Amino acid sequence: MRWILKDEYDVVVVGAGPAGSMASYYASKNGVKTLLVEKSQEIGEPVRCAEAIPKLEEFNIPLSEEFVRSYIKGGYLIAPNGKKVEIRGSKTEGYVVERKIFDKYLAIRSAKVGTKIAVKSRVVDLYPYKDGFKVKVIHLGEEYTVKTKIVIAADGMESSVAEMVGLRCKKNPMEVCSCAEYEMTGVKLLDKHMMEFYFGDLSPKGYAWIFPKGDTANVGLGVIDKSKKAIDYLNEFLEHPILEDRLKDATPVEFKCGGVPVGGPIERTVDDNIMVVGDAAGQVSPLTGGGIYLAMSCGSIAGEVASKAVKKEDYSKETLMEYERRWKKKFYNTLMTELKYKNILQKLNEEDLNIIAEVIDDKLEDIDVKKIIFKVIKKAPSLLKYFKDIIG
Ligand SMILES: Cc1cc2nc3c(=O)[nH]c(=O)nc-3n(C[C@H](O)[C@H](O)[C@H](O)COP(=O)(O)OP(=O)(O)OC[C@H]3O[C@@H](n4cnc5c(N)ncnc54)[C@H](O)[C@@H]3O)c2cc1C
Repeated sequence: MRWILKDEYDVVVVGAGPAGSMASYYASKNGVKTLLVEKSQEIGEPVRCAEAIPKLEEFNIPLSEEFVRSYIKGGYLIAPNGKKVEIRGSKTEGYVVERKIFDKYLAIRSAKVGTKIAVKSRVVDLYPYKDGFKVKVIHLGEEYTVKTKIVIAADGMESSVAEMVGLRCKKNPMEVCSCAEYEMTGVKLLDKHMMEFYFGDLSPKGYAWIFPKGDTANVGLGVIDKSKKAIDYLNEFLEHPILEDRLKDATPVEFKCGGVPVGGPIERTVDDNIMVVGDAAGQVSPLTGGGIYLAMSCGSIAGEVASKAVKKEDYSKETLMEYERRWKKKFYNTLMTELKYKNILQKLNEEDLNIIAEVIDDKLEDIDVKKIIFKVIKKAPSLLKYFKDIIG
Protein backbone atom coordinates (compact mmCIF):
# COMPACT_ATOMS: atom_id res chain seq x y z
CA MET A 1 0.00 0.00 0.00
CA ARG A 2 2.76 2.46 0.94
CA TRP A 3 4.35 2.43 -2.50
CA ILE A 4 0.98 3.24 -4.03
CA LEU A 5 0.83 6.40 -1.94
CA LYS A 6 4.38 7.39 -2.89
CA ASP A 7 3.65 7.53 -6.61
CA GLU A 8 2.29 10.40 -8.78
CA TYR A 9 -1.04 10.17 -10.64
CA ASP A 10 -3.03 11.83 -13.41
CA VAL A 11 -6.24 11.41 -11.41
CA VAL A 12 -6.87 10.88 -7.69
CA VAL A 13 -10.44 9.88 -6.82
CA VAL A 14 -11.43 10.42 -3.18
CA GLY A 15 -14.00 7.90 -1.92
CA ALA A 16 -14.74 4.36 -3.16
CA GLY A 17 -18.55 4.55 -3.16
CA PRO A 18 -20.47 4.05 -6.44
CA ALA A 19 -19.50 7.54 -7.71
CA GLY A 20 -15.76 7.10 -7.04
CA SER A 21 -15.50 3.54 -8.36
CA MET A 22 -17.31 4.45 -11.58
CA ALA A 23 -15.18 7.59 -12.06
CA SER A 24 -11.93 5.68 -11.52
CA TYR A 25 -13.12 2.85 -13.79
CA TYR A 26 -13.70 5.18 -16.74
CA ALA A 27 -10.48 7.11 -16.15
CA SER A 28 -8.36 3.92 -15.96
CA LYS A 29 -10.19 2.21 -18.81
CA ASN A 30 -9.13 5.12 -21.01
CA GLY A 31 -5.50 4.65 -20.07
CA VAL A 32 -5.16 7.28 -17.36
CA LYS A 33 -3.01 6.61 -14.28
CA THR A 34 -5.58 6.65 -11.47
CA LEU A 35 -5.58 6.26 -7.70
CA LEU A 36 -8.77 5.56 -5.70
CA VAL A 37 -8.46 6.51 -2.03
CA GLU A 38 -10.89 5.15 0.59
CA LYS A 39 -10.81 5.92 4.31
CA SER A 40 -12.70 2.79 5.43
CA GLN A 41 -11.03 -0.48 6.25
CA GLU A 42 -13.41 -2.34 3.91
CA ILE A 43 -14.90 -0.85 0.75
CA GLY A 44 -18.71 -0.80 1.02
CA GLU A 45 -18.79 -0.83 4.82
CA PRO A 46 -20.46 0.33 6.96
CA VAL A 47 -23.59 0.11 4.80
CA ARG A 48 -25.84 3.16 4.96
CA CYS A 49 -28.45 2.35 2.37
CA ALA A 50 -31.79 0.72 1.51
CA GLU A 51 -29.95 -0.70 -1.49
CA ALA A 52 -32.57 -0.19 -4.25
CA ILE A 53 -31.20 0.85 -7.65
CA PRO A 54 -33.24 1.65 -10.77
CA LYS A 55 -31.95 1.16 -14.31
CA LEU A 56 -28.92 -0.91 -13.32
CA GLU A 57 -28.97 -2.39 -16.84
CA GLU A 58 -27.54 0.91 -18.13
CA PHE A 59 -24.11 0.23 -16.68
CA ASN A 60 -23.15 -2.96 -18.48
CA ILE A 61 -22.81 -4.85 -15.24
CA PRO A 62 -23.72 -8.56 -15.30
CA LEU A 63 -26.89 -8.86 -13.23
CA SER A 64 -26.13 -12.48 -12.50
CA GLU A 65 -23.47 -11.25 -10.05
CA GLU A 66 -23.78 -12.31 -6.43
CA PHE A 67 -24.79 -8.82 -5.26
CA VAL A 68 -28.31 -8.87 -6.81
CA ARG A 69 -30.79 -9.81 -4.07
CA SER A 70 -34.20 -8.93 -5.56
CA TYR A 71 -35.76 -7.70 -8.74
CA ILE A 72 -38.31 -4.97 -8.02
CA LYS A 73 -41.35 -5.10 -10.25
CA GLY A 74 -43.02 -1.88 -9.12
CA GLY A 75 -44.20 -0.20 -5.97
CA TYR A 76 -47.10 0.73 -3.73
CA LEU A 77 -47.62 4.15 -2.27
CA ILE A 78 -49.43 3.79 1.04
CA ALA A 79 -51.47 6.67 2.44
CA PRO A 80 -52.08 7.40 6.14
CA ASN A 81 -55.52 5.75 5.95
CA GLY A 82 -53.88 2.56 4.62
CA LYS A 83 -54.98 3.01 1.00
CA LYS A 84 -52.54 1.34 -1.40
CA VAL A 85 -51.82 2.77 -4.84
CA GLU A 86 -49.88 0.56 -7.18
CA ILE A 87 -47.23 2.19 -9.36
CA ARG A 88 -45.40 0.52 -12.21
CA GLY A 89 -42.98 1.71 -14.82
CA SER A 90 -39.38 2.68 -15.38
CA LYS A 91 -39.19 4.83 -12.24
CA THR A 92 -40.12 2.01 -9.91
CA GLU A 93 -38.51 -1.02 -11.52
CA GLY A 94 -35.04 -1.98 -10.42
CA TYR A 95 -32.95 -4.15 -8.14
CA VAL A 96 -32.16 -4.39 -4.47
CA VAL A 97 -28.50 -5.25 -4.07
CA GLU A 98 -26.17 -6.24 -1.23
CA ARG A 99 -24.19 -2.99 -1.07
CA LYS A 100 -21.32 -4.52 0.85
CA ILE A 101 -20.72 -6.76 -2.15
CA PHE A 102 -21.86 -4.31 -4.82
CA ASP A 103 -19.47 -1.52 -3.81
CA LYS A 104 -16.57 -4.00 -3.62
CA TYR A 105 -17.51 -5.37 -7.04
CA LEU A 106 -17.39 -1.88 -8.58
CA ALA A 107 -14.01 -1.12 -6.99
CA ILE A 108 -12.53 -4.45 -8.10
CA ARG A 109 -13.87 -3.88 -11.63
CA SER A 110 -12.01 -0.58 -11.59
CA ALA A 111 -8.81 -2.22 -10.28
CA LYS A 112 -9.01 -4.76 -13.11
CA VAL A 113 -8.62 -1.97 -15.67
CA GLY A 114 -5.65 -0.49 -13.83
CA THR A 115 -6.86 1.66 -10.91
CA LYS A 116 -4.61 1.53 -7.85
CA ILE A 117 -6.64 1.41 -4.64
CA ALA A 118 -5.57 2.60 -1.21
CA VAL A 119 -7.92 1.66 1.66
CA LYS A 120 -7.61 2.82 5.28
CA SER A 121 -6.41 6.06 3.70
CA ARG A 122 -8.10 9.34 4.57
CA VAL A 123 -7.64 12.49 2.49
CA VAL A 124 -7.18 15.30 4.99
CA ASP A 125 -6.04 18.23 2.85
CA LEU A 126 -5.37 19.50 -0.66
CA TYR A 127 -2.73 22.01 -1.74
CA PRO A 128 -2.83 23.55 -5.22
CA TYR A 129 0.55 23.56 -6.98
CA LYS A 130 1.58 24.41 -10.54
CA ASP A 131 0.62 21.03 -12.08
CA GLY A 132 -2.53 20.32 -10.08
CA PHE A 133 -2.98 19.30 -6.45
CA LYS A 134 -0.87 17.77 -3.73
CA VAL A 135 -3.22 15.50 -1.80
CA LYS A 136 -2.42 14.88 1.85
CA VAL A 137 -3.40 11.34 2.87
CA ILE A 138 -3.17 9.67 6.29
CA HIS A 139 -2.66 5.91 6.10
CA LEU A 140 -2.17 3.94 9.35
CA GLY A 141 -1.01 7.05 11.18
CA GLU A 142 1.54 8.03 8.54
CA GLU A 143 1.24 11.06 6.29
CA TYR A 144 1.73 10.89 2.50
CA THR A 145 1.60 13.60 -0.14
CA VAL A 146 0.34 12.39 -3.50
CA LYS A 147 0.71 14.61 -6.57
CA THR A 148 -2.05 14.60 -9.17
CA LYS A 149 -3.30 16.63 -12.13
CA ILE A 150 -7.00 16.10 -11.32
CA VAL A 151 -8.91 15.35 -8.12
CA ILE A 152 -12.38 13.80 -8.30
CA ALA A 153 -14.17 14.39 -4.99
CA ALA A 154 -16.53 11.42 -4.51
CA ASP A 155 -16.32 11.50 -0.73
CA GLY A 156 -20.02 11.37 0.03
CA MET A 157 -22.51 13.59 1.75
CA GLU A 158 -20.10 15.07 4.26
CA SER A 159 -17.54 15.83 1.54
CA SER A 160 -14.64 17.67 3.11
CA VAL A 161 -12.83 17.86 -0.24
CA ALA A 162 -15.54 20.02 -1.88
CA GLU A 163 -15.31 22.31 1.15
CA MET A 164 -11.51 22.47 1.02
CA VAL A 165 -11.69 23.95 -2.49
CA GLY A 166 -14.70 26.21 -1.84
CA LEU A 167 -17.21 24.32 -4.04
CA ARG A 168 -19.37 23.64 -1.00
CA CYS A 169 -19.83 25.90 1.96
CA LYS A 170 -19.94 24.86 5.62
CA LYS A 171 -21.96 27.94 6.49
CA ASN A 172 -24.72 26.84 4.14
CA PRO A 173 -25.11 23.13 4.87
CA MET A 174 -27.05 20.82 2.58
CA GLU A 175 -30.57 19.88 3.58
CA VAL A 176 -30.19 16.42 5.01
CA CYS A 177 -32.77 13.68 5.46
CA SER A 178 -31.82 11.52 8.46
CA CYS A 179 -32.48 7.84 7.86
CA ALA A 180 -32.67 4.74 10.04
CA GLU A 181 -33.34 1.23 8.86
CA TYR A 182 -33.56 -2.37 10.03
CA GLU A 183 -32.83 -5.26 7.74
CA MET A 184 -35.36 -7.87 8.88
CA THR A 185 -36.22 -11.48 8.28
CA GLY A 186 -39.84 -12.70 8.33
CA VAL A 187 -41.45 -9.57 6.82
CA LYS A 188 -44.69 -10.22 4.97
CA LEU A 189 -44.11 -8.56 1.61
CA LEU A 190 -46.37 -7.49 -1.23
CA ASP A 191 -45.17 -9.68 -4.07
CA LYS A 192 -41.99 -8.23 -5.65
CA HIS A 193 -43.04 -4.67 -4.88
CA MET A 194 -41.52 -2.00 -2.72
CA MET A 195 -43.78 -0.09 -0.36
CA GLU A 196 -43.49 3.61 0.40
CA PHE A 197 -45.51 5.06 3.28
CA TYR A 198 -46.34 8.78 3.26
CA PHE A 199 -47.64 9.27 6.77
CA GLY A 200 -47.08 12.92 7.66
CA ASP A 201 -46.41 13.00 11.39
CA LEU A 202 -44.90 9.52 11.57
CA SER A 203 -42.02 10.55 9.28
CA PRO A 204 -42.00 14.37 9.17
CA LYS A 205 -41.02 15.72 5.74
CA GLY A 206 -39.91 12.25 4.68
CA TYR A 207 -41.34 8.79 4.20
CA ALA A 208 -40.95 5.21 5.30
CA TRP A 209 -40.22 2.19 3.14
CA ILE A 210 -40.15 -1.58 2.92
CA PHE A 211 -37.91 -2.96 0.17
CA PRO A 212 -37.77 -6.73 -0.50
CA LYS A 213 -34.19 -8.03 -0.38
CA GLY A 214 -34.08 -11.76 -1.12
CA ASP A 215 -34.75 -13.58 2.15
CA THR A 216 -34.87 -10.32 4.09
CA ALA A 217 -36.34 -6.82 3.71
CA ASN A 218 -35.07 -3.32 4.40
CA VAL A 219 -37.57 -1.52 6.61
CA GLY A 220 -36.63 2.09 7.12
CA LEU A 221 -37.58 5.70 7.34
CA GLY A 222 -36.18 9.16 6.58
CA VAL A 223 -37.10 12.42 8.32
CA ILE A 224 -36.11 16.06 8.09
CA ASP A 225 -36.57 16.92 11.71
CA LYS A 226 -34.27 17.57 14.60
CA SER A 227 -36.70 17.16 17.50
CA LYS A 228 -36.27 13.38 17.62
CA LYS A 229 -33.76 10.88 16.23
CA ALA A 230 -34.62 8.93 13.07
CA ILE A 231 -34.32 5.67 15.05
CA ASP A 232 -37.02 6.87 17.49
CA TYR A 233 -39.34 7.65 14.58
CA LEU A 234 -38.55 4.25 13.07
CA ASN A 235 -39.35 2.40 16.29
CA GLU A 236 -42.70 4.23 16.47
CA PHE A 237 -43.40 3.39 12.83
CA LEU A 238 -42.79 -0.31 13.49
CA GLU A 239 -45.48 -0.19 16.17
CA HIS A 240 -48.07 1.33 13.79
CA PRO A 241 -51.20 -0.85 13.48
CA ILE A 242 -50.90 -0.85 9.69
CA LEU A 243 -47.69 -2.91 9.99
CA GLU A 244 -48.94 -5.31 12.64
CA ASP A 245 -49.70 -8.12 10.22
CA ARG A 246 -46.63 -7.51 8.04
CA LEU A 247 -44.15 -7.51 10.91
CA LYS A 248 -45.65 -10.00 13.35
CA ASP A 249 -42.98 -12.63 12.54
CA ALA A 250 -40.20 -10.12 11.72
CA THR A 251 -36.81 -10.01 13.43
CA PRO A 252 -34.13 -7.36 12.87
CA VAL A 253 -30.77 -8.73 11.70
CA GLU A 254 -28.93 -5.48 11.05
CA PHE A 255 -29.33 -1.78 11.82
CA LYS A 256 -28.21 0.95 9.39
CA CYS A 257 -28.40 4.72 9.60
CA GLY A 258 -27.09 7.76 7.80
CA GLY A 259 -28.01 10.97 6.04
CA VAL A 260 -29.02 11.79 2.47
CA PRO A 261 -28.62 15.28 0.97
CA VAL A 262 -32.10 16.09 -0.41
CA GLY A 263 -31.86 19.85 -0.94
CA GLY A 264 -30.91 19.59 -4.63
CA PRO A 265 -27.49 19.59 -6.28
CA ILE A 266 -24.76 22.15 -5.62
CA GLU A 267 -24.49 24.74 -8.40
CA ARG A 268 -20.74 24.58 -9.10
CA THR A 269 -19.25 21.12 -9.37
CA VAL A 270 -16.04 22.00 -11.24
CA ASP A 271 -12.98 24.17 -10.82
CA ASP A 272 -9.42 24.03 -12.14
CA ASN A 273 -8.12 20.47 -11.61
CA ILE A 274 -11.18 19.27 -9.67
CA MET A 275 -14.68 17.80 -10.12
CA VAL A 276 -17.24 16.92 -7.41
CA VAL A 277 -19.57 13.92 -7.92
CA GLY A 278 -22.30 11.87 -6.24
CA ASP A 279 -23.61 12.71 -2.78
CA ALA A 280 -20.71 15.16 -2.41
CA ALA A 281 -22.39 17.23 -5.16
CA GLY A 282 -25.94 16.65 -3.87
CA GLN A 283 -26.72 14.49 -6.93
CA VAL A 284 -29.56 12.72 -5.11
CA SER A 285 -33.28 12.54 -5.87
CA PRO A 286 -34.86 15.08 -3.47
CA LEU A 287 -38.11 13.13 -3.65
CA THR A 288 -36.93 9.59 -2.88
CA GLY A 289 -33.41 10.11 -1.47
CA GLY A 290 -32.11 7.67 -4.11
CA GLY A 291 -28.54 8.52 -5.07
CA ILE A 292 -26.81 5.34 -6.29
CA TYR A 293 -27.95 5.56 -9.90
CA LEU A 294 -27.05 9.26 -10.06
CA ALA A 295 -23.68 8.67 -8.37
CA MET A 296 -22.86 5.94 -10.89
CA SER A 297 -24.00 7.99 -13.89
CA CYS A 298 -22.28 11.22 -12.85
CA GLY A 299 -19.17 9.29 -11.75
CA SER A 300 -18.96 7.71 -15.21
CA ILE A 301 -19.14 11.14 -16.87
CA ALA A 302 -16.48 12.57 -14.54
CA GLY A 303 -14.12 9.65 -15.30
CA GLU A 304 -14.55 10.09 -19.05
CA VAL A 305 -14.02 13.85 -18.90
CA ALA A 306 -10.92 13.41 -16.71
CA SER A 307 -9.39 11.02 -19.23
CA LYS A 308 -10.04 13.45 -22.10
CA ALA A 309 -8.43 16.26 -20.11
CA VAL A 310 -5.34 14.13 -19.43
CA LYS A 311 -5.01 13.31 -23.13
CA LYS A 312 -5.27 17.03 -23.99
CA GLU A 313 -2.95 17.91 -21.07
CA ASP A 314 -5.47 20.59 -20.15
CA TYR A 315 -6.86 20.38 -16.61
CA SER A 316 -8.49 23.80 -16.56
CA LYS A 317 -11.99 24.54 -15.33
CA GLU A 318 -13.03 25.27 -18.94
CA THR A 319 -12.07 21.75 -20.05
CA LEU A 320 -13.54 20.02 -16.99
CA MET A 321 -16.80 21.98 -17.44
CA GLU A 322 -17.79 19.31 -19.96
CA TYR A 323 -18.58 17.17 -16.90
CA GLU A 324 -20.89 19.80 -15.43
CA ARG A 325 -22.61 20.47 -18.75
CA ARG A 326 -23.23 16.75 -19.34
CA TRP A 327 -24.57 15.83 -15.91
CA LYS A 328 -26.74 18.94 -15.78
CA LYS A 329 -28.18 18.24 -19.23
CA LYS A 330 -29.10 14.72 -18.15
CA PHE A 331 -30.35 15.31 -14.60
CA TYR A 332 -30.58 18.94 -13.47
CA ASN A 333 -34.16 19.71 -14.59
CA THR A 334 -35.49 16.46 -13.15
CA LEU A 335 -33.75 17.07 -9.83
CA MET A 336 -35.10 20.62 -9.60
CA THR A 337 -38.66 19.49 -10.47
CA GLU A 338 -38.42 16.75 -7.84
CA LEU A 339 -37.28 19.37 -5.36
CA LYS A 340 -40.47 21.34 -6.03
CA TYR A 341 -42.62 18.21 -5.53
CA LYS A 342 -40.79 17.38 -2.35
CA ASN A 343 -41.41 20.88 -1.00
CA ILE A 344 -45.12 20.49 -1.77
CA LEU A 345 -45.37 17.01 -0.25
CA GLN A 346 -43.84 18.37 2.94
CA LYS A 347 -46.68 20.90 3.28
CA LEU A 348 -49.50 18.38 2.91
CA ASN A 349 -51.21 17.04 5.98
CA GLU A 350 -52.48 13.48 6.39
CA GLU A 351 -55.96 14.39 5.12
CA ASP A 352 -54.46 15.89 1.93
CA LEU A 353 -52.32 12.77 1.41
CA ASN A 354 -55.42 10.59 1.76
CA ILE A 355 -57.21 12.68 -0.90
CA ILE A 356 -54.28 12.28 -3.28
CA ALA A 357 -54.22 8.51 -2.74
CA GLU A 358 -57.97 8.43 -3.43
CA VAL A 359 -57.53 10.30 -6.67
CA ILE A 360 -54.68 8.21 -7.98
CA ASP A 361 -56.46 5.03 -7.07
CA ASP A 362 -55.84 3.51 -10.51
CA LYS A 363 -52.75 1.48 -11.29
CA LEU A 364 -50.14 3.95 -12.48
CA GLU A 365 -48.12 2.62 -15.37
CA ASP A 366 -45.71 5.50 -15.74
CA ILE A 367 -46.32 8.35 -13.38
CA ASP A 368 -47.56 11.49 -15.17
CA VAL A 369 -47.45 13.95 -12.29
CA LYS A 370 -49.29 16.76 -14.12
CA LYS A 371 -52.25 14.48 -14.87
CA ILE A 372 -52.38 13.50 -11.21
CA ILE A 373 -52.26 17.11 -10.10
CA PHE A 374 -55.20 18.05 -12.35
CA LYS A 375 -57.23 15.15 -10.91
CA VAL A 376 -56.28 16.15 -7.35
CA ILE A 377 -57.32 19.77 -7.88
CA LYS A 378 -60.64 18.72 -9.42
CA LYS A 379 -61.40 16.63 -6.36
CA ALA A 380 -59.92 19.01 -3.77
CA PRO A 381 -59.73 22.61 -5.12
CA SER A 382 -58.27 23.74 -1.77
CA LEU A 383 -54.97 22.08 -2.75
CA LEU A 384 -54.57 24.29 -5.85
CA LYS A 385 -52.39 26.76 -3.93
CA TYR A 386 -49.67 24.12 -3.53
CA PHE A 387 -49.52 23.10 -7.18
CA LYS A 388 -49.87 26.51 -8.90
CA ASP A 389 -46.12 26.79 -9.46
CA ILE A 390 -45.94 23.47 -11.27
CA ILE A 391 -48.95 23.64 -13.55
CA GLY A 392 -48.43 27.35 -14.33
C1 LIG B 1 -30.32 4.91 5.18
C2 LIG B 1 -30.08 5.26 3.74
C3 LIG B 1 -30.81 4.60 2.76
C4 LIG B 1 -30.56 4.86 1.40
N1 LIG B 1 -31.24 4.14 0.47
C5 LIG B 1 -30.98 4.31 -0.84
C6 LIG B 1 -31.61 3.49 -1.83
O1 LIG B 1 -32.38 2.59 -1.53
N2 LIG B 1 -31.32 3.73 -3.13
C7 LIG B 1 -30.44 4.71 -3.52
O2 LIG B 1 -30.21 4.88 -4.73
N3 LIG B 1 -29.82 5.47 -2.61
C8 LIG B 1 -30.04 5.30 -1.28
N4 LIG B 1 -29.38 6.06 -0.34
C9 LIG B 1 -28.40 7.06 -0.82
C10 LIG B 1 -27.13 6.38 -1.33
O3 LIG B 1 -26.61 5.54 -0.31
C11 LIG B 1 -26.09 7.43 -1.75
O4 LIG B 1 -26.72 8.37 -2.58
C12 LIG B 1 -24.92 6.81 -2.49
O5 LIG B 1 -24.21 5.91 -1.67
C13 LIG B 1 -23.97 7.91 -2.96
O6 LIG B 1 -22.79 7.36 -3.48
P1 LIG B 1 -21.41 8.17 -3.40
O7 LIG B 1 -20.40 7.32 -4.06
O8 LIG B 1 -21.62 9.55 -3.88
O9 LIG B 1 -21.10 8.33 -1.86
P2 LIG B 1 -20.85 7.18 -0.70
O10 LIG B 1 -21.51 5.94 -1.12
O11 LIG B 1 -21.23 7.86 0.52
O12 LIG B 1 -19.28 6.97 -0.81
C14 LIG B 1 -18.38 7.95 -0.34
C15 LIG B 1 -17.12 7.22 0.10
O13 LIG B 1 -16.11 8.19 0.41
C16 LIG B 1 -15.39 7.76 1.54
N5 LIG B 1 -14.75 8.96 2.12
C17 LIG B 1 -15.37 10.00 2.71
N6 LIG B 1 -14.47 10.93 3.08
C18 LIG B 1 -13.25 10.46 2.71
C19 LIG B 1 -11.91 10.97 2.83
N7 LIG B 1 -11.67 12.18 3.39
N8 LIG B 1 -10.89 10.22 2.36
C20 LIG B 1 -11.13 9.01 1.78
N9 LIG B 1 -12.37 8.47 1.65
C21 LIG B 1 -13.42 9.20 2.10
C22 LIG B 1 -16.46 7.12 2.41
O14 LIG B 1 -15.90 6.24 3.36
C23 LIG B 1 -17.31 6.41 1.37
O15 LIG B 1 -16.87 5.09 1.14
C24 LIG B 1 -29.59 5.83 1.02
C25 LIG B 1 -28.88 6.51 2.01
C26 LIG B 1 -29.12 6.24 3.35
C27 LIG B 1 -28.33 6.97 4.38
